[in-house]
Amino acid sequence: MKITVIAVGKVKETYLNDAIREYQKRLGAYCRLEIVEVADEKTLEHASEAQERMILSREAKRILKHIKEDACIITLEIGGKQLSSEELAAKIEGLGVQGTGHLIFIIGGSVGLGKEVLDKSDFALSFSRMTFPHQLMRVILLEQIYRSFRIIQGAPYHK
Ligand SMILES: C[S@@+](CC[C@H](N)C(=O)[O-])C[C@H]1O[C@@H](n2cnc3c(N)ncnc32)[C@H](O)[C@@H]1O
Repeated sequence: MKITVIAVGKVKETYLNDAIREYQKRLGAYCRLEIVEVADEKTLEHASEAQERMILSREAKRILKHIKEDACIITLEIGGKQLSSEELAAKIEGLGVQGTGHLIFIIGGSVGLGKEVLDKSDFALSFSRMTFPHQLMRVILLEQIYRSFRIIQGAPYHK
């Protein structure tokens, strides 16, 4: 299975990049992982709704260039559906069984994801009702994808 993580903005902190590299390495045993970073727009401290829409729309254009029609698109949204790790594993396994060979996870930037991207989503995944920084979200997502593959294999990691 191919897994693409599309993320808005750079990860600047070394400790987060170290964690990302570690999970990239571990996931290499289970899938073809690709991380696509798209540039974020500069956010103004007191942006109006119109300015935020403009930011989201510009970032959305960059994200949409990397979306493939035959892939299953999973957007990360605070208001999306919360799954247990076992449920996420079952979802990934089920999609594979149905013949979906490519999953694309999308993480928004500091103002979230634009409507143009949300409209393409096949599934909105929430990691809780709390807001996580997008850089940290990348690590959490990779860890949960790794955990999913370990669960699918019946390996002891998830205990
Ligand atoms: C700083 S958050 C954006 C906050 C923005 N106000 C919003 O409501 O989307 C950056 C990105 O991280 C992801 N994210 C943050 N917390 C999340 C959570 N609890 N569940 C799922 N995704 C989350 C989302 O993709 C979000 O677009």
